[in-house]
Order: sequence, then structure tokens, then C-alpha cells
Amino acid sequence: MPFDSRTLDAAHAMAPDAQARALSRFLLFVAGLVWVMVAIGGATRLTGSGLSIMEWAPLAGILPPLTDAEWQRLYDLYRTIPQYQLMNQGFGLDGFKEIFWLEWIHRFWGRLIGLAYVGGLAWFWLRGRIPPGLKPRLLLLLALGGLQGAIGWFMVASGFEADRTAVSPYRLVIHLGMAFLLFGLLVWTALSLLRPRPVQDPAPAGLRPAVHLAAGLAVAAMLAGGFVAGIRAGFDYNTFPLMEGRIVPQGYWLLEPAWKNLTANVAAVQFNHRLLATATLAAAAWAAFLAFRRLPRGRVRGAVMGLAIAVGLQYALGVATLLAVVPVWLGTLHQAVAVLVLTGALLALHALRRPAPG
Ligand code: HEM
Repeated sequence: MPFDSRTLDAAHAMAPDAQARALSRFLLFVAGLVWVMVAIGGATRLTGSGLSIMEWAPLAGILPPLTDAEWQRLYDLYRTIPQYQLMNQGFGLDGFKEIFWLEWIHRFWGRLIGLAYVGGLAWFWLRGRIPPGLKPRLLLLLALGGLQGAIGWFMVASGFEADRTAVSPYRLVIHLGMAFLLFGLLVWTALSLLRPRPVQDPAPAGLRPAVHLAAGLAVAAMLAGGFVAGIRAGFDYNTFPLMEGRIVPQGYWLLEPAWKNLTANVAAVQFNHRLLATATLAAAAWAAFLAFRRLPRGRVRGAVMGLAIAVGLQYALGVATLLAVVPVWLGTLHQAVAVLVLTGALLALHALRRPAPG
């Protein structure tokens, strides 16, 4: 049962502290690599680099092109897809090289994460330093990491279809969501190795529901943000707080069938992201207020306040990204700081875990 936290608690009890700390540090290191990967992924998308490598070659692709002939071969492949014909026609081999590198670095970093994780896992495993109850979860993480690579390719492949110049927004959101899930599982597992469940309930009345609400809304805002990115909805309605002079933009419910408005209608997708972000900010601020009033200084209060600060920062960055019409550096920062919000949510949720039963 990989997700049963009691298994992990039992594992924690069995693991000597120093060993648990070492394993925890390793998982946090890998989570750090995933965080960098999310930022590189944002930059890759925003520079229009993501479709520049048309092959799925997990092993051979580890080397970049080393000869002129190899560059030419990859460029010729790229010239066959609609994105080249519709957007980049005639930009030449030099233009191709410019968009190539970020996608290559993104894939290289993915391989690096895989190698670091497999290498570290084998090291801990062979030395008998993994609590038995934790092994299924660590293997699950390995499987999910491999799946993420395949999802990445599944997403890229959608960008080669006729008349498309970008990838499917649904696949983009799945890829982004899986990155958040991987990061979340790594951090949660690491935290659980470091800190067993509390003996006494650390949460004053009302705080746990408020933090759960803020965390749930933050995840919803992130997935909605993925659709903003996926359909380039940030390049319209570049005013805040109104959208073309209205709170709810015109054409909010224009598409048929109705559910399409949630994923394909620029006005609705952007409005929903704003709304969810604002609700997250309100819930996180309320949780911070409760923590400030009802808890003494310390880890639990700090975690809840930290979540609110991260959400406030991300909110401000979102508005700045929108007003500046999505420059690459701000969009990338907004994507990276989403992971900070997730970290804040995980820390706060973990600090507020209920006491072990019995
Ligand atoms: C709780 C607060 C927020 C969270 C967790 C959040 C999260 C995200 C995420 C995960 C994405 C997709 C990845 C990316 O950046 O490309 C995104 C995109 C975006 N968000 Fe937010 N966001 C928040 C607040 C806001 C606010 C308040 C605005 C503006 C009013 C905003 C504007 C945007 C825009 C314009 C994009 C698309 C950027 C692009 O095309 O790269 N965000 N957001």
C-alpha cells in the first residue's frame, strides 16, 4: 500500500534517525532537480522551443548533434512540421539552433533526474538503508518518473499534427500536473521520514480545514494556469482586475458544449485562473490569520504563514506576467514559483497532520 502513511510511520519507527535523514535529503535533492526541470520546461514552452526535436530517443538523444551533417538532418526533420511552415519558415539553421538548445537541455535534465534517482535508490537499497515499508513507494516514484518522460513525448507528438503550431493544452496540463505530483510525492515522503506524526493534535479549531481549502484551491489554480499557458490566454485581456472593463468578461460562456469553455475559451480560461487564484489568496490569508492568532511561534505557525507569503508572491507575479504580456523571464518565474506555493502547501499540510491513532 504505497500511499498509506501509517506504513510510512511504521517505516520511520524502524529506521534509525541518521539513515532516515540521509534518505530524506536524497529525496529532497531529487525534488530540487524536479523544481529546476519545471522552470526549464516553462522557458522551453515560452521560447517556442518545445517542438524542435522530432525524435524520441531516450538513450541516443543524450548527445547533442556533433557534426554539421547531424544538425542538417535534424533541421530537415523540423522543416517538415507545420510549426516551421507557419511560424519559422526561412529562419535558417542558425534560427533552428537557437530554439533547439532549450528543448535539448530540458530532455537532458530529465535524463539526469532519472540517473540521479536510479543511482541514489540503488545505493540506499544495496546498503539496506531503505525501510522495507517504503520500498513500494520509492519504486512507484521511479515508475511515475518514467511515465512523465513518456507523457512529455506524447505531448510533443501532438504538436506535429496537421495545422498545429503548439502542443495539445490537455497534454500540457497532464505533463505539468504530473510534474507537480512527482514533486509533491518526493517532498511528502522526505518530510515523513524526517518527522513522525505528532502525539498531540497541533491544529487549533478551524485551521486544518482552512489550510486544506487553500491547498486544494492552489492546486486547482495551478491546473487552470496550465490551460492559460496551453492556449496562450495570457496574451489577451492584459489588464487587471477588469477584463475589457468588466469583472466577468464578455463571451465567458460562448462555446458549445459548455465544458469546452473551461479549457478552450480564452476569456473563460483566464477568468477562471484569476478567480481560483483570488480564492486561494483569500483562503491562505485566512489560514495565516488563524495561525497567527491561535498558535505560538514555531514550525506549524511558520509553515502556514509561509504558504500565505508564497501565494501572495505568486499572485503578484501572475498579475505582473499578465500586465507585461508574458515576457519569457516573468512567465518562467511564475511557473517556477508555482512550485514554491506547492512546497508551502505541503509543509503546512504536513505540519498539521493528525496525531497517530491509538
Ligand atoms: C495562487 C496564485 C496562482 C497560482 C498558483 C498560479 C499558477 C499558475 C500556473 C501553474 C501556471 C501555468 C504555468 C505557467 O506559468 O506557464 C500559470 C500561468 C499563468 N498565470 Fe498564474 N497563478 C496564480 C495567480 C495568477 C494571477 C493572479 C494571474 C493574473 C491575474 C496569473 C496569470 C497567469 C498567466 C498570464 C499565465 C500564463 C503564462 C504563460 O503563458 O506562460 N496567475 N499560473
